[in-house]
Amino acid sequence: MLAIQNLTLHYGHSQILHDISLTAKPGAVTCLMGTNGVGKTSLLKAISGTHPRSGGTMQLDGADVSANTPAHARARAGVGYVPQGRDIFPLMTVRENLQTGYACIPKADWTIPDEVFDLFPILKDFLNRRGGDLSGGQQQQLAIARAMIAQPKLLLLDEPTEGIQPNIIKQIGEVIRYLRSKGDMAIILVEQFFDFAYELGDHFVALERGRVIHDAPKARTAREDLLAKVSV
Ligand SMILES: Nc1ncnc2c1ncn2[C@@H]1O[C@H](COP(=O)(O)OP(=O)(O)OP(=O)(O)O)[C@@H](O)[C@H]1O
Repeated sequence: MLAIQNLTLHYGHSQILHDISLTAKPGAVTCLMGTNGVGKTSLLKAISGTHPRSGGTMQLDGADVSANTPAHARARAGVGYVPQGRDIFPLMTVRENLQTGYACIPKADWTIPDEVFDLFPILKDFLNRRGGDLSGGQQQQLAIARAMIAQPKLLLLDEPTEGIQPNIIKQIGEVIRYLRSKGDMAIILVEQFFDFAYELGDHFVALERGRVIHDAPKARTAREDLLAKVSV
């Protein structure tokens, strides 16, 4: 489980996140929502360690994660990050892209779990194809599959439906449901596609100008109220 208290983040002198507190529980999808530029990606960067937080605390499974813990150490500690734009290596094959996930796990475990190909059969067919030759939707599937290699405790997904065709969005929704159903992974989903997020989410956190303006389970999150909070 992830617990964050009073997290702040700056780029240079500009403060982007103010006193963010939230938790994400295993077996649940926590949706992080808000309009463009409110700080959703910045929060995922702070959690993954790809940009340092300036203040506040963070615990993963009860253990403190210091602000100085680098991204690779957080990945080894169980944080999987699927960034916005996917960051697939275009000149590397699908197999090689998946194998980059090995950096986070002991050599004895260096294998692509069958589960990855059960969830994304297209990747098995395209193992020798270059990442850059895949469609956007296939790249998104590859990015999620790559994060799964290390079997993270916490999976961060930044706008997985952005620019993706509807049939692949549906598949990605099914994969997120499957990962939740396993019960041992906490999932934080940043998503601007409101209906996709509202249908999938168990808990909703909305940001406005870098502050939390809503933090409640689905049972206490009325659709229209949330929609109003996260729309321009
Ligand atoms: N590297 C950076 N240096 C300076 N400012 C940045 C940097 N990255 C983001 N920002 C600014 O920080 C603010 C929050 O950006 P962020 O990308 O976290 O928002 P977001 O909610 O994820 O938006 P979007 O939905 O457009 O991805 C924005 O004003 C953005 O311009």
